[in-house]
Amino acid sequence: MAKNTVETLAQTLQMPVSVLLEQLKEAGLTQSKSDDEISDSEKEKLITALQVARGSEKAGQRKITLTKRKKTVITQSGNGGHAVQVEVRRRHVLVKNPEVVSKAREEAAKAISEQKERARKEMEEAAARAREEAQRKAREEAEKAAKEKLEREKAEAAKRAADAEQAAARRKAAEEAKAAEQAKAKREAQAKEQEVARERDSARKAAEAEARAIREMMSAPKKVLNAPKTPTEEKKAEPKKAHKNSVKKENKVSKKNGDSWGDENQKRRTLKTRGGDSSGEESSGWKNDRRSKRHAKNQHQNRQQQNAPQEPIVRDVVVPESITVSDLAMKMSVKAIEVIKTMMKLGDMVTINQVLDQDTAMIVVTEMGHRATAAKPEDPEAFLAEEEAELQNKYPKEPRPPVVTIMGHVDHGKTSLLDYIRRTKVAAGEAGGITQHIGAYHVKTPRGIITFLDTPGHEAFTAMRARGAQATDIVILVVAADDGVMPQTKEAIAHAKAGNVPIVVAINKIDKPEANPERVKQELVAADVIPEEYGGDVPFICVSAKSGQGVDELLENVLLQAEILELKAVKEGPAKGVVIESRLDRGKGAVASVLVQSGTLKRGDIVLAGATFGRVRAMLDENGKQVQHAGPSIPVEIQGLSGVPQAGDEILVLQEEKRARELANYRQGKYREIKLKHTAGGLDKIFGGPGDGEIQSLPLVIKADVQGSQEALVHALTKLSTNEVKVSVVHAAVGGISESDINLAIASNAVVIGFNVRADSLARKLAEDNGIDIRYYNIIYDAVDDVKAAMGGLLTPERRENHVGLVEIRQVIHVPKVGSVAGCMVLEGVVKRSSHARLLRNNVIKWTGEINSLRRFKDDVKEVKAGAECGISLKGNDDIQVDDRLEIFEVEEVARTL
Ligand SMILES: Nc1nc2c(ncn2[C@@H]2O[C@H](COP(=O)(O)OP(=O)(O)OP(=O)(O)O)[C@@H](O)[C@H]2O)c(=O)[nH]1
Repeated sequence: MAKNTVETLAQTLQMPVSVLLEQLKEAGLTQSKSDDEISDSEKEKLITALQVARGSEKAGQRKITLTKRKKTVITQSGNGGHAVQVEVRRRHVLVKNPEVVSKAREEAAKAISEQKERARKEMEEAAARAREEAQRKAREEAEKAAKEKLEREKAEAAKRAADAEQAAARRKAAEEAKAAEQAKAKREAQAKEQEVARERDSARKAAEAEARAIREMMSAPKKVLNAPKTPTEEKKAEPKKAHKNSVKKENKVSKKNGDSWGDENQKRRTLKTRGGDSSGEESSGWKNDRRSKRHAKNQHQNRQQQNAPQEPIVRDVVVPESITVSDLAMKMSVKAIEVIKTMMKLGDMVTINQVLDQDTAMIVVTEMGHRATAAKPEDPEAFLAEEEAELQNKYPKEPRPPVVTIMGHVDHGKTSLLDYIRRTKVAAGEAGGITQHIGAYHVKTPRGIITFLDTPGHEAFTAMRARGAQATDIVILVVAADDGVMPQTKEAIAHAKAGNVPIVVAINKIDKPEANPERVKQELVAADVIPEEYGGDVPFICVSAKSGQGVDELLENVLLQAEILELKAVKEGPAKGVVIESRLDRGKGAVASVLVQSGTLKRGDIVLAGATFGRVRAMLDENGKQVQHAGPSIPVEIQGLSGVPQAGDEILVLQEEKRARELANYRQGKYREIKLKHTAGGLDKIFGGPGDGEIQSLPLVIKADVQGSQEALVHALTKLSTNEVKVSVVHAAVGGISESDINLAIASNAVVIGFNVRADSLARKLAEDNGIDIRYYNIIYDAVDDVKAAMGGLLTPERRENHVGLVEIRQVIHVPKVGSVAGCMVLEGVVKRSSHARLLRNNVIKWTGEINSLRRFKDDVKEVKAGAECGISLKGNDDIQVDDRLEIFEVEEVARTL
């Protein structure tokens, strides 16, 4: 950049350098030469000095005039290239006024600040607008989301409600169907009973008429006897019992005439003729009676079948988790089109191969008039019964021998009677056989086979029934003619009646001089056992187990009863039966006495018996002889099982060993589970939970070393009874704890107390298997303390509430037929499905009860914690409002002590 010198300034100001130097000097500046430099500030100073000197300007006003010259040369073309020099001068006047400047500056500053302010304001406004816009948008979005959520929740709630409604409708339909089924079955049973009673009645009347007719004929000349029977007479001869009663009368007559019961040969002849072996007049008459009876019965049935409206067949259908339409139809034995039609009626169009879920399939089954049962997917036994029924249905049913149990009071002669029958009917016939006890035996009479369960007494009968096994068809009730009806006689009657098993009465010890059968009859009538001769249906036979008198007649009557019962079973096919007895033999391993009930059990069969399984390695009959197969009602002893099954367990032949093992393992697991459940709670839990206001009972079986300690213990323990818990001593005796003590404890749910005595190994095992608690003591006070503590467990426990959470109701959805569902927010703690709740409205308690359902979104959940939303419905309460609160609490039961 060129330097500012005095000379350049003089040139700019168009004044001579000397003049400028003079002015500079006057202005007090130091420049003295033309090439001296001059700064801007010095220029300013010069200007000010000049202004002051001229005095023409106002104070503070500064003016600088700048003249610019520009010289150009213009050449005239027409004038011989003559050039003309042109100088252009321009003058700039610079005025510098501090006020103006400052004013301008102020204005400029003001403008700038205003502009800034405006810009700031605008920015702020824009930001506010943007914020508002953003907020508005956010609000709108939130509202939209909330609305959508609400819609979703409403739809879900409605769907859930509809689902619940559907499920309830299905349940109701199933229940109604079941109730209708039960009512129908009951009606049918009643009708059948009435029919049987009517038949018996008419049979009795016909028998009486026939007896009268026979008497008349006997007294009439022979040609009358051979005269052709009128249709009325033939009809009279038809009914079943005609012959039986006539025989009885005959017997009575023969007795009156001095025929002794001891004349066995005479008796057997009579029996044989009934078997059809002899050609006596009586025999053929009896045979004709039976045939005509059957014929009449068939005709009667045919008539009934023709007249009666066709009964639809109701099947039990086990429905799996899912099933195709065609499979379902097959299970009900109907055409698939029928199922499709039913589905159409229910409002669903389905195809033959469509898979239906369990619920739908069950509705269809019920709708089609069958019984539906849901199969448990994890239960391998689910289809066992069905498979078995299918196999059994393959073969025809044939008559089978009856199975008989002998019951009666102590010492009335049960064992003697069983022994007599066995001795005379079995051992004699089986030369060389070694009689062995397998819990049952069968006898062959001329009229057929009878199987006896040879454990006398009602305990065995009841124990079997307790395990669900109905092994007995007929009960022989033994009553001593010299003793009459005693407590156990009454018990036996009750057990037989409870099991719906017909009774044949054997009035025993008739050989004794003090025997009074008439008195026994009267007493039995008083106990509601009515003899046939008094219009009842129970045959009474006088016997002597000592001499054998009447035993054949007794067996005959048993067979007659069996005939009336029309006992039938399939003979072919895989066997099914019941375990009568079982034991662990040192040499043979697990041994079980089995009564085959249907099918044929063969050596080598794979069997499932209770929770055990195995292949039938050896099979023996009651005489210890190896047998290859056993049909219905035949008892055998089998070897080869994996363990010892329990008496009363069902035994079943299966096709595959794998399946038998699987089922046995599954059952073992289940038993263990039950056992654990049974014993897990300790002494107080064994008796079950106490009910409200109910008097609890603590049953005890007490066994002691001596009479004195037994009495002291019984006294001390019964004294503990209170108004709420009663100690009841079921049985107290001196001696070790035996298997029968444990059986008694099982039956009465009792605890066994042993005072200075111990249980034998069988009793210990039985107790272990059945979760029976055996407690040993040698100090009475210890026993008293323990029983006291156990009784404490039976006291109604104290209920204590524990607050666990707080919930606010934010939304209420009313679902038709389901009720109100609350959309909630858990404010504190936790809400569990198992919890109880208290509804608060403005902090006033409106309702207290249980939570019905707890859901999070679509799912049922066990619990929801604070901060989360959930849907709650209350059990039995629909009165809920927005802003209500639910106080969630749990009830703890605290045991009380005596
Ligand atoms: N005179 C006579 N005595 C009999 C007759 N039947 C049984 N007794 C006797 O009566 C007693 C009891 O007979 P049991 O067969 O043991 O009677 P129970 O009903 O089996 O007895 P428990 O097994 O104790 O229930 C025995 O002494 C028999 O000898 C009979 O018909 N006539």
